[in-house]
Amino acid sequence: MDKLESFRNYLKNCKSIISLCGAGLSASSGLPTFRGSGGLWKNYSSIDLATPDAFHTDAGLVWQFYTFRRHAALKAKPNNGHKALSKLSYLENINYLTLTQNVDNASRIAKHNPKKLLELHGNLFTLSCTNFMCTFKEEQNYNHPLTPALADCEDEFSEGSFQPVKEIPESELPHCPRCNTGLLRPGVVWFGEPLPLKVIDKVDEFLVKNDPINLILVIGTSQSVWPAAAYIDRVKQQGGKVAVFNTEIPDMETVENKNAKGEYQGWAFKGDAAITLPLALE
Ligand SMILES: CC(C)NC(=O)[C@H](Cc1c[nH]c2ccccc12)NC(=O)[C@H](CCCC/N=C(/NCCC(=O)O)S[C@H]1O[C@H](COP(=O)(O)OP(=O)(O)OC[C@H]2O[C@@H](n3cnc4c(N)ncnc43)[C@H](O)[C@@H]2O)[C@@H](O)[C@H]1O)NC(=O)OCc1ccccc1
Repeated sequence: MDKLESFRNYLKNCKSIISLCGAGLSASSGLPTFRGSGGLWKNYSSIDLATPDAFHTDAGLVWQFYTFRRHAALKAKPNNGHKALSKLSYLENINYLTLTQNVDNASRIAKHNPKKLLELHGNLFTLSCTNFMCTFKEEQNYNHPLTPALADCEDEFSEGSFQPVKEIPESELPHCPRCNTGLLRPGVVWFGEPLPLKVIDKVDEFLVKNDPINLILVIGTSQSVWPAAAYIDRVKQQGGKVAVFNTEIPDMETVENKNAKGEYQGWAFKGDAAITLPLALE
């Protein structure tokens, strides 16, 4: 039995399924992955910019980084990979949940069932106040640019070289409309910050209520960020199987780990998730 048939046979008997998505799911929508560009934005390490320290040190630099990503995400169109997951999220005969590490809003634009989507690391279009006395938080703020000083941060390059980063005084950065003193920050989870408790609780609740989860779809992720990557083992511990959708699958045999009868115990679909995922879920 070939891989696709084997996967589809298993899929149709699944009662509970989870997807764990990463930047590779949005790659063919034109959005850079973290590792794709060597993890760099204008020669700055994306991981270093996505930290509370970077924001405290130079909020202007960090806001130029997020303005670039907000603009790119505003322009991007969801691909068939996003749409295939949206379709899966409305099936009534299964218990289903999408866990996305992406903050690009693409799954929402792809009309994913909001009840079955958890944005583990937040969303670029959510804004919150950094003044700890102020609880201001706004979702779905698509304004661009957020301030005149952030106007020309759309392009990483100009004439082929990195467009220089500007010094932007805090007074010209987005401020809280409620307390009028706090700087606004993007509603994403920075490295070194805990994931929102309510999100962690919702995942745990799903994993416990629907134990055993039969299948986890691991889509376009390098599985290198925690605690997100740990959910793969949580499903394995429940006896669930893993299907990987990635352009690079170095450990294909381990993923598929065929038994003595040559039957697939997992599936590795190498290629662009915008193509392989809709095909597998057809
Ligand atoms: C780098 C890593 C080692 N560091 C961590 O994991 C850290 C530290 C850590 C915690 N526990 C650990 C245990 C071990 C080691 C380290 C840690 N984790 C944290 O800091 C977490 C917070 C982690 C979340 C960080 N925020 C992000 N995003 C939001 C911001 C922003 O986006 O700006 S993470 C961000 O990077 C990650 C990037 O990974 P991927 O999405 O997988 O993308 P990547 O580019 O790596 O790979 C792309 C893949 O796609 C494939 N691909 C490419 N094109 C395609 C294609 N077309 N089709 C298919 N596949 C494709 C490629 O082959 C590749 O495999 C995503 O999660 C993304 O959300 N917080 C925390 O632990 O808090 C604690 C705590 C607890 C209590 C109190 C205080 C503190």
